[in-house]
Amino acid sequence: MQEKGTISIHTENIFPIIKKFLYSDHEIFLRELVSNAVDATQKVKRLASLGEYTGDLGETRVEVSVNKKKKTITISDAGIGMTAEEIKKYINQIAFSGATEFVEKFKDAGDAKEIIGKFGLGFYSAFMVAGKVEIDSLSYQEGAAPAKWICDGSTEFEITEGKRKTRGTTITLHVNDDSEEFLEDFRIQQILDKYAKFLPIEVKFGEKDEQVEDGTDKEGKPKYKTVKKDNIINNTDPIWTKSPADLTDEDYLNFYKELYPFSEDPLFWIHLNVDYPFELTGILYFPKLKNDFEMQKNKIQLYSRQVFITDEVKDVVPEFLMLLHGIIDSPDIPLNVSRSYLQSDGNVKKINSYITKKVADKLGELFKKERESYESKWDDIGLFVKYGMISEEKFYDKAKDFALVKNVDGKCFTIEEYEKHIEANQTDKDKNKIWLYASNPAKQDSFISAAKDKGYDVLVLDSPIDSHFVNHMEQQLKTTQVKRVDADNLNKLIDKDEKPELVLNDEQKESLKGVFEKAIDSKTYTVNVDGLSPNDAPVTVTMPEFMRRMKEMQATGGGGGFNMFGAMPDNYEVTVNGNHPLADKILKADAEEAQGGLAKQAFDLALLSQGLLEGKDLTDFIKRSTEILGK
Ligand SMILES: Nc1ncnc2c1ncn2[C@@H]1O[C@H](COP(=O)(O)OP(=O)(O)OP(=O)(O)O)[C@@H](O)[C@H]1O
Repeated sequence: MQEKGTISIHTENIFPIIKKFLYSDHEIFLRELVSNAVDATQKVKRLASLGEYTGDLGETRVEVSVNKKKKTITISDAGIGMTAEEIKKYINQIAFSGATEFVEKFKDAGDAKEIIGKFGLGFYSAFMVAGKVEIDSLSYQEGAAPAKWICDGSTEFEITEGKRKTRGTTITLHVNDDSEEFLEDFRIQQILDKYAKFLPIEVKFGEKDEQVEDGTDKEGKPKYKTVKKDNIINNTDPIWTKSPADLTDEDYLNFYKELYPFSEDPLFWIHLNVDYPFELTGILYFPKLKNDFEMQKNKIQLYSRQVFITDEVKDVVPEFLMLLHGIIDSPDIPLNVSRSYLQSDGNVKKINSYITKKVADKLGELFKKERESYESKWDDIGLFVKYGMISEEKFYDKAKDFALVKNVDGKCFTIEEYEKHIEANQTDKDKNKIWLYASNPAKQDSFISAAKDKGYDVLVLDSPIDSHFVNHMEQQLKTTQVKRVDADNLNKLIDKDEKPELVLNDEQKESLKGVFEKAIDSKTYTVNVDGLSPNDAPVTVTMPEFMRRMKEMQATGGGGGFNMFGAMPDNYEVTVNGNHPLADKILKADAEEAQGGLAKQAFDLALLSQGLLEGKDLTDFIKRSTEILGK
């Protein structure tokens, strides 16, 4: 049997075009050919298990090999094989017509990665690296004749009776001069490691050295020798394909190590497993995060039936869970289409909300069943939860019951618990519940202890997401306001309308104000004289909550377009406590110089407690204070 023919495609010269499109993604040819080999092997195994193939299955490995001298790469399988007719049908018609369609549709497309495969370009991608491709195949069907197909990449092909004696298919690529990088073992190993690591059929690529024990030496210590072993690329049975009931914690931890060899153990994980209305399996791990989350993105790998596709899972995984690690395997995600299409794809939307729901359920369950351990992990998971609450309404609805806030003494509360906890003492005259928080307890210590003296509770909200989070909580809770403990005087932060009367008359008040304005001498600070408790600080310097929060939100992205706040100079309010004995002392001081000195010293102390005193001002302050001690 010998037949020559013309492949029925309409576009002449399709190779240069395909090459141009696919240039950056040439390595994909190996993924495609190895996946085809794996598919063919799985098919014959299935036929055998159904009793439709009764021959001996034998060794079913897929083997990849490189012959540098001959400049060939071969991919060999013991799958179902193809008869000459099938080659004509599947390769000439399907694979090639797919290629034609590809070229016609995507003449002007940009990113080949997004489209390859969609049109059965799988086999065809061989021509990205090879000038000539051969297929040697023997079908599993009884009495089938071996078939050999050769194509030099033009539209001409040649098919003859082949010589293959064993069931399966070997694809031989005669590698182009400009693709010789693929004749290097390390390059092939690298590509296989990337795409084939978890394929369900063993893939062998050459041999590797392994150290094995070889008796003992004179001192009785074990001796080792190097032996050659088959180099098997993949773990054919990754745990995400198994049932959670058959797995132990150790299995999950070991698999995590396999994926990310140098990472700390994860906090916990979720095993995903659905088959309707879409098929999806996978394991998502919650890593230890702290605040260095930028480095951690793109750690989720997307697979389609155990073939690695990409680690860009945007759209499939909700944005707030992009920091998770692990694997998602779904044949139902359209992998090869454009981004905008992916966003509007029904399955992708469903998968996205399924993942959100699973994560919320898992967190809710941990919170209910193991509250103590959940609390101990809060510093790591808080970021996900807060991010999720801000960005996904559905997640918020569930998470509001297990989101925690932690106070400066390390005690955790749910939102509801906290509202109850502070209700009695921290409700202002307008019936708003006021949460007080510190963003840096060490720096804001004087404010925290002043709040504690009044019996107030102070939370710690110190992650970059917290200003967005508190904004969101205020909107959701409506009658709750969240204020940083140093944002104003406590009497104003929680205004209960029980402020003491100012003991100064108007003239004294103006005079005191003038003394401070002169001593401070800066437009950054606005001075007010107010009547606080004589036990309160004589002077406080604060930045209004609203302005500070806007600045913070802008610094971490977002903030509702209030760009002007970034450009605005810092602005602080200076509150002079007219009821403090110092006010009286200043007013009674005989010389203007003495008045100014006292005011300046009190103001600097206020700056110091805010961590705002630095540079020359700090040096001058220390000098002045030392002089006072010497007096
Ligand atoms: N190693 C093989 N053994 C048996 N049949 C094969 C082999 N390789 C390819 N085929 C046949 O050729 C067809 C075309 O292959 P090709 O890779 O172009 O597309 P596909 O695998 O169907 O789809 P895609 O790769 O785009 O997902 C396959 O569907 C299969 O029937």
